Amino acid sequence: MSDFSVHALEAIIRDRLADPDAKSYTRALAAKGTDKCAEKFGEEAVEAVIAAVRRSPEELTAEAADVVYHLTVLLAVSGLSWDAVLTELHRRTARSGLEEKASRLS
Ligand SMILES: N=c1c2ncn([C@@H]3O[C@H](COP(=O)(O)OP(=O)(O)OP(=O)(O)O)[C@@H](O)[C@H]3O)c2ncn1[C@@H]1O[C@H](COP(=O)(O)O)[C@@H](O)[C@H]1O
Repeated sequence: MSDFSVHALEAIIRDRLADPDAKSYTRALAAKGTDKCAEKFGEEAVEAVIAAVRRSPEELTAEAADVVYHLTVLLAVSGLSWDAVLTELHRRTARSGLEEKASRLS
């Protein structure tokens, strides 16, 4: 299992967004605004759909990584974080009575 996490990616993205001297795709994308970040996320999601329909595990892995990157940027420029998303997923798991099972399986 990889040691990398969405929290580590989010920390790098936030660091890039806060550094006015950073030569960074993330910074350039964020400067174009929330609508552009949302558009990029949508494009990458469609590319992931195409990869899945093609039954291409390599392409789907790459496109899924693009989706997660662009969602992380979109959350950041919208003043949200993965913590909020994971808290919501946790809440739903607890509501379905599967919290104990989830912690046993993870
Ligand atoms: N994980 C990613 C990542 N995934 C995808 N992308 C970029 O997302 C873009 C999407 O591809 P497109 O062909 O659609 O983009 P494009 O036509 O070049 O761009 P647009 O003009 O349409 O925005 C590519 O330029 C990719 O490099 C990423 N750019 C950065 N990261 C990570 O983000 C962090 C900060 O990176 P920098 O901002 O580059 O310093 C680092 O950890 C990077 O590894």
